[in-house]
Amino acid sequence: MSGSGTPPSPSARGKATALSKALSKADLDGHDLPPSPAPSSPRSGKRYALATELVYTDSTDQYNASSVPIYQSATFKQTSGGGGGEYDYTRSGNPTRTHLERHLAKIMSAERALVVSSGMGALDVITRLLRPGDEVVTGDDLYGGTNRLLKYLATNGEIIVHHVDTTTPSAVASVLSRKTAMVLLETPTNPLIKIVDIPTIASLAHAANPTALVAVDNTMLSPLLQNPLDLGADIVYESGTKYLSGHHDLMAGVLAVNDSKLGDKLYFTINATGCGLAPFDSWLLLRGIKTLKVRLEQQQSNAQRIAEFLEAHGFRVRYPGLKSHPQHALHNSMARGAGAVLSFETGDVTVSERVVEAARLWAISVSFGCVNSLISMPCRMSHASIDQKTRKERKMPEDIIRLCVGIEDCDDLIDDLSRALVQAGAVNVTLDGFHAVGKGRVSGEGEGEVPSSSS
Ligand SMILES: Cc1ncc(COP(=O)(O)O)c(C=O)c1O
Ligand SMILES: N[C@@H](CCSC[C@H](N)C(=O)O)C(=O)O
Repeated sequence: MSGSGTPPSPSARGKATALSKALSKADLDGHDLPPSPAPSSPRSGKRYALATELVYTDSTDQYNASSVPIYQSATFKQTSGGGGGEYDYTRSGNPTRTHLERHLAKIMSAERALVVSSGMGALDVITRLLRPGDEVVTGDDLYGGTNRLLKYLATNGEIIVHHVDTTTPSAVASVLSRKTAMVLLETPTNPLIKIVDIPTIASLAHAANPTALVAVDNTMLSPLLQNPLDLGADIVYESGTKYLSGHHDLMAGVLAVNDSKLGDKLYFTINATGCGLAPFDSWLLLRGIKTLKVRLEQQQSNAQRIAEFLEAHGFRVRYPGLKSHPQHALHNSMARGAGAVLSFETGDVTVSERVVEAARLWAISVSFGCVNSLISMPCRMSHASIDQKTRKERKMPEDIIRLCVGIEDCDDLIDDLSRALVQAGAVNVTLDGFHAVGKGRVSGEGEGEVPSSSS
């Protein structure tokens, strides 16, 4: 992969883009702005190692509460009839949300972070920067909901969306032009775990159109493992529903930028549409972030062992922590870890279904990043909104199984998975152990073999 590790172009940050100018000054002045939502803290707010910063928060309340208080209030009294006061209305700003946004800006090394009611809400806020006729360049392996929103915009919003293999810079270059307003990337991709060279694509995008915005969905890694703003992205967003919260007890979306004008545009949409994160969810997310490092490190070490276990038993496994992953080196040049989501194939949809249904410890569930382990069939679940024809065109195997690894005892996870693989007939059991059968296996030997159920 050419250009991996290329430093981000200086123009990648701190620039006022044409898109960020798209809202007129009048949109942002006067009574359209809330009184004064406390701005998020700048990048310089980071003083300690990330592990420390995740936990450390300054107390801002008058009683020095150790846990940031939940300001469960829709409105705030003003000091005079003409207004006055830091907050007026929770849609426009709330102290608990502000605290979370400052905390996130610090750990994401961003000028400004903003939090909304879901990951899709974050993407919606970003896509509202687009105007009819704008072109978006994005991947051919994307989270199903992202694909759905882009399809909606292409159908109803007069936005032209190019889906290309973003792991190949020349494929991206072939559709970039002055009309490219946004490049939207996921890396690792969900669910094929493909790696996209953020610095190279960002440089290409900015060369094609200096005002194009590069937005990166960092959900699969979280700020602990990857910081797209340092790799040339203009906007990073992620589903806080996943690793950041870690317990599947809330929905949230996070946006972060290093361009304060762009931050103002995003904030404008959040206030105008009312999608800011509620105070209680902001508090829950703050609590979750404190344990991000311990959770994700345990999840990741379990995921590495499970990926190696499956590979050793002959399965074709997609996980960037494996040396066999074709973009292992590229991933390591951008990220500080491989995350805890992996996928593999059995070669047969019915067998994959049987594996998923035979697992007991692994919950059959969409989502990932939670402390407990999940198993799913993306084509039937998280990515079912992408029609079968499109899935086929994009080479998405219908039998693919996604594992989202939690913090449980890894031996228990492997035992349960082994039992499910045997019970489903996904492996041949011999005196020496067991080995994958069917098209899911790495070696060509036995291709086309239909595995039989041993249950
Ligand atoms: C990669 C990715 N991005 C964005 C989202 C959207 O997040 P949310 O479910 O919080 O809306 C999801 C999952 O839903 C996802 O997997
Ligand atoms: N029914 C939902 C599916 C959510 S999938 C959640 C997550 N991103 C994942 O990849 O598992 C929908 O249609 O959005």
